[in-house]
Amino acid sequence: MKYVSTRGSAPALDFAGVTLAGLASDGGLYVPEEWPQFSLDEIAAMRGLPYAELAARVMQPFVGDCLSPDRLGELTAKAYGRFAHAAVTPLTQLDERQWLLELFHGPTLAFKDVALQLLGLLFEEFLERDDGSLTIVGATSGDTGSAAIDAVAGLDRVEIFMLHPKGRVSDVQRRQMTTVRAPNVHNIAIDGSFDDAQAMVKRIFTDRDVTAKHRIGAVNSINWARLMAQVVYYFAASLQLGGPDRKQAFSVPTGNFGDVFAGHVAARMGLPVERLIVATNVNDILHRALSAGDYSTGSVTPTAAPSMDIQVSSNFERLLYDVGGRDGMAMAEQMRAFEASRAMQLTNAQREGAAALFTSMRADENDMARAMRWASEACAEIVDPHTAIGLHAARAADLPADVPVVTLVTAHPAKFPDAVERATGSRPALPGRVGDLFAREEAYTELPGTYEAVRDHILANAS
Ligand SMILES: Cc1ncc(COP(=O)(O)O)c(C=O)c1O
Ligand SMILES: N[C@@H](CCOP(=O)(O)O)C(=O)O
Repeated sequence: MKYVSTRGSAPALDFAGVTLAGLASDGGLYVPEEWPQFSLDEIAAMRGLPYAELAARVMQPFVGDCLSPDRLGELTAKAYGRFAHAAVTPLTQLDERQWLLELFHGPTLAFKDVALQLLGLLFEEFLERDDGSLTIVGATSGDTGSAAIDAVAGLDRVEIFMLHPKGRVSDVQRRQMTTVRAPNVHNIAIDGSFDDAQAMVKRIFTDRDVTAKHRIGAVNSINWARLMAQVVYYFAASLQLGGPDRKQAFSVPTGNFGDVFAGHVAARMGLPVERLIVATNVNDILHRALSAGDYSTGSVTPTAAPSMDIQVSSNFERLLYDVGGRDGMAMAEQMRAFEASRAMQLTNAQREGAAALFTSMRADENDMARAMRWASEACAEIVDPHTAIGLHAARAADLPADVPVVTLVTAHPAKFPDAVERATGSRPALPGRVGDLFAREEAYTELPGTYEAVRDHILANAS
């Protein structure tokens, strides 16, 4: 399996290469040269597999000969052995139509663990092979940070610098990052938004002063391996709900477009999917892009769903490339113009290609609170604010009546106790597995929101 950049000029790489590279050297994102296909019979034969085995089966075509099937199976067994639920990503039924896909049973209580627990192991595997080391620079609006830190803390060959927007993540999210004590973990709070942090991360990959001294790696969903691991739970959910003989729709609380793009990949591989619903909060650039072709940024509004407070949505480039004709040079030109003007119109091919599978919906803070209350009062389920946005969209979407709708539960409600309590009156307790989070000491560096400050800090502290 070869991977190519959405911007057409970076070298094609194999799976190990893209896992360690993160961002392509031309600023684009790596995607498989072609989508591997499963027949309906092959998908049906996956029914009943334990999650770790299903994961190895779904991911093997992407890994190619970089890992043998046995080795991949060992890694998935180790990664998913750390989850607190035997099914890893269990389904819960809300009513005759609505389902929740719980993705928060990993060590840091968010869907990010599903991919990052595996990514940490892949880094170790590939770095040992070439006796290398990796300096990871990541940006988080709350959840990627703790999941990535948990996955790599203490690894000898990896060092991580994680940027979060100061004051814009929940206390639980911040503490899950800043209370981890390991010599290879560096937390940085910057003045600014997640978008500012993400732009700095992307710039580091092309800064020769940095790349001449350090091999820079990514844990954000710009890294293909993140998305690949997220494809698996679409198969897992579908197989439990009658797939591949019956279609499902998925409602996905969306920010950086990674999770929902994984659903697109599942569909490209042959999984029958009725619809992917892109659910945004008031930071609704994706809703405007999908409903009106208008991908123009505004300022970021802080909300009760902080992990989705994003404007520039990295993985949208992967979709535009894939449905817009896979023309790397045209994509590079479109992205250059977007980076200069902070706005772009989708082409007709991109709009029509996206409309074939995607629907979008925007939820404001009232919609979100109403959905949380409905889940609590009508279904006795407490959901977090991000999931509530997905649930609002799932219930409002116009779909055939016999299609089950699966909302992705992207975080445990105890990560956002204040917002949940405001909406439902119940304050969710942290599960025992996160331990004494509020008794532990925090450590992080505060920096101004300038690229130079962050780059100089990394250069001064990276070993
Ligand atoms: C809890 C939660 N929900 C939803 C999202 C949005 O997911 P994505 O960025 O993959 O669109 C995030 C952040 O990524 C998140 O942390
Ligand atoms: N919502 C994310 C933002 C980063 O997204 P990623 O999926 O690209 O890592 C977060 O919680 O950090």
